[in-house]
Amino acid sequence: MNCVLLAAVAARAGSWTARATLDADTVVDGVMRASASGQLEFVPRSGYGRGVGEWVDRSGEDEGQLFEGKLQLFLYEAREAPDAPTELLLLGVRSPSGELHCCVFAAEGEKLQRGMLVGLLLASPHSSRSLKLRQVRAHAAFPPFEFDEHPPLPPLSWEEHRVGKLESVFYIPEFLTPREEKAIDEQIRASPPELWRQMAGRRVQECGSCMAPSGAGLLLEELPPWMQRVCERLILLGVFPPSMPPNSVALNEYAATEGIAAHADGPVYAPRVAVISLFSPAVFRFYGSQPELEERIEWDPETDTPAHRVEGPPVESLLLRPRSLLLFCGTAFREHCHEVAAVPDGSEVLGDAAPLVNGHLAGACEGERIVRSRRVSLTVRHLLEFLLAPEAYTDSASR
Ligand SMILES: O=C(O)CCC(=O)C(=O)O
Ligand SMILES: [Fe+2]
Repeated sequence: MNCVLLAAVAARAGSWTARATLDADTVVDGVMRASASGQLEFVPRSGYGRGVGEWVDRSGEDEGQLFEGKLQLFLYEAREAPDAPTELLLLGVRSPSGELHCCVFAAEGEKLQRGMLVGLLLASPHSSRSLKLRQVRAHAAFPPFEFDEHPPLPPLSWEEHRVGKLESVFYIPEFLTPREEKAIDEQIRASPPELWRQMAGRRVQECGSCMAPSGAGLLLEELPPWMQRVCERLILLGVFPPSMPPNSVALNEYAATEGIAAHADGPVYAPRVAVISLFSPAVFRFYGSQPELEERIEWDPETDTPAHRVEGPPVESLLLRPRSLLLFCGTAFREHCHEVAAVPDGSEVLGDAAPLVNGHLAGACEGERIVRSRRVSLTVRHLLEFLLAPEAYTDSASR
């Protein structure tokens, strides 16, 4: 009996070449995989990105083939990534020969029909390319790491955490517990020396990618296990959508007087960054909008940041307390430079250079002096696939 049931479930799993017409301008074409455990994955035939989601059988008692799915698509061409993925609902039937015919609806609002998806069953479930993760031998040196046991985490109420006038800037105090902060410190202190690089005004571990030996682009690397846990939590809390998962983490360590010069992180990442602060407070400042920043990808060897020159004074400032999370997306990421200024005496006055926009969430007022000590920040981003070498994929022949 069990075998029959299993066979029935497995029959609904499979791989299809799928073509979806979402509207007059948007046709997506690729391979869709449905697993027996209810996962959906979409891999575009050309271009970059992924779709991830879930499906459930809605056939009821009959041997019908009705199913419902949710699919989050983050698809793009080189350097043309959208700010956020598209969320879709699928309602489909499977013909006796295995073909899929789905109506596609917008996931939000009035559930308007967005288009159709037609899928042709593929014989091999492995006929789409996947990303390879290079293992890093030095990671074996890290001690085990676990987050504190939490009750199930409630979804973050983003609007309560939105700050300032720029698009999509959020500040979440006490994102980590003091015990978690201490456990992360133990991981940082156990880091193998070869992972550190001295840069202007800070010591850095750049994790998640490396140059391919062929020089034809980057390879993705495993993150240290503790950073991987942090990234999983960021997905769980909705800080990163699952189709745009964090795959690049910069761990910056600053002495009390050090900082990072004004820069924008650049078009090699999806326009979204989470900054987790540890051990010391610091003031983080945004500069005015410079729409042309998006195009520049040169590196400044003097500041060890992307080479951007700001125009005018900073426009907003935030106090980043230890254990807090700062998230900024969209134009705040693409068009506004940010900095943590170097301060010669290791202290700074809130609001001295630009209005403080998160005082109510950080429990602070303009005019207060804060004293810095050793500070670590985790800068978490999604590196875009257009930078990857052909060897970064399992099936490089198909690219
Ligand atoms: O340390 C910080 O808060 C900011 C770091 C940063 O801007 C970066 O790593 O790009
Ligand atoms: Fe940055």
